[in-house]
Amino acid sequence: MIRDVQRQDNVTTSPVISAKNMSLTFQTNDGPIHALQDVSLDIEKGDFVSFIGPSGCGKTTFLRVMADLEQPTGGEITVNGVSPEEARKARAYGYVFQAAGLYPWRTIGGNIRLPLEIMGFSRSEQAERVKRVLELVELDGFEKKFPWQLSGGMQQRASIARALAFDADILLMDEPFGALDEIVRDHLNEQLLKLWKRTEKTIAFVTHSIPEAVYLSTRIVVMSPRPGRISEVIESPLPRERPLDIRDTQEFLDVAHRVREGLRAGHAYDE
Ligand SMILES: Nc1ncnc2c1ncn2[C@@H]1O[C@H](COP(=O)(O)OP(=O)(O)OP(=O)(O)O)[C@@H](O)[C@H]1O
Repeated sequence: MIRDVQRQDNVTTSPVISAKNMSLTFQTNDGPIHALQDVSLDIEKGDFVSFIGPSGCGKTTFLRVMADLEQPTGGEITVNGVSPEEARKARAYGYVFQAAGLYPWRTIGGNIRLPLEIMGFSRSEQAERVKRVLELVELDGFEKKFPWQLSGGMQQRASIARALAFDADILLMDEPFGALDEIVRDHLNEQLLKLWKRTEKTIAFVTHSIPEAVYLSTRIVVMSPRPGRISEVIESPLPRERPLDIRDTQEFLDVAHRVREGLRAGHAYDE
């Protein structure tokens, strides 16, 4: 509610992530690869922004720039008003990868605790945070299990819990559910939306799936390859409250249609 008021008067909020004419060219032995070119985008607090586009259009690179894992070669980007490097040092975000990436020799609790140990949280604070994030992803009771004792979907939820453990306001998610079957993915999408509502995080989410992008997002960024550009930003008219069967509504299908058209138009760059 407060967020909406702030957004209406448009004075108190500055974008959480702001890219201006940003480019990134990789120098390779085969010549330069323009992974991103002249990309401008503002992500506001509490937004759920999905990035969709064909393979190689720069979605992961964009996310990695936000996380200070790559440096742009042109233009500017800020995260929470500062450089990605400063934001990383201030632990502004959690990052969830496509593979859960849990250490097999550590329990679920041990995996979630690892970044907290590195950051020097006290033992009691670690325990309290592990308990809280396990509840958030509905894995209470699994703290002492090992990753191999959990299904793929549960492992991915554990990796989301790990990203949430130090309570960053921003969650960067790179195709976190891409390797899961559709039913599990539906369930995790539903849970992620609930988690987003409860925590009011700002989420940047990479996906290949049109229904997933439309179901989850407040805004959908359609990208096109060679060079990687933003071809369209679609504001979702869907309410924030979204039961899964919203996907059968005409409103949902209309947004999905717009995304598909956007992707098709972007493909013209290929020719
Ligand atoms: N470290 C790197 N060195 C050289 N080229 C790279 C590097 N990382 C990415 N690229 C290239 O940059 C382009 C964008 O890659 P990126 O992984 O961001 O695309 P993507 O849209 O996330 O693709 P996918 O959907 O397949 O994950 C691709 O052509 C890729 O090969």
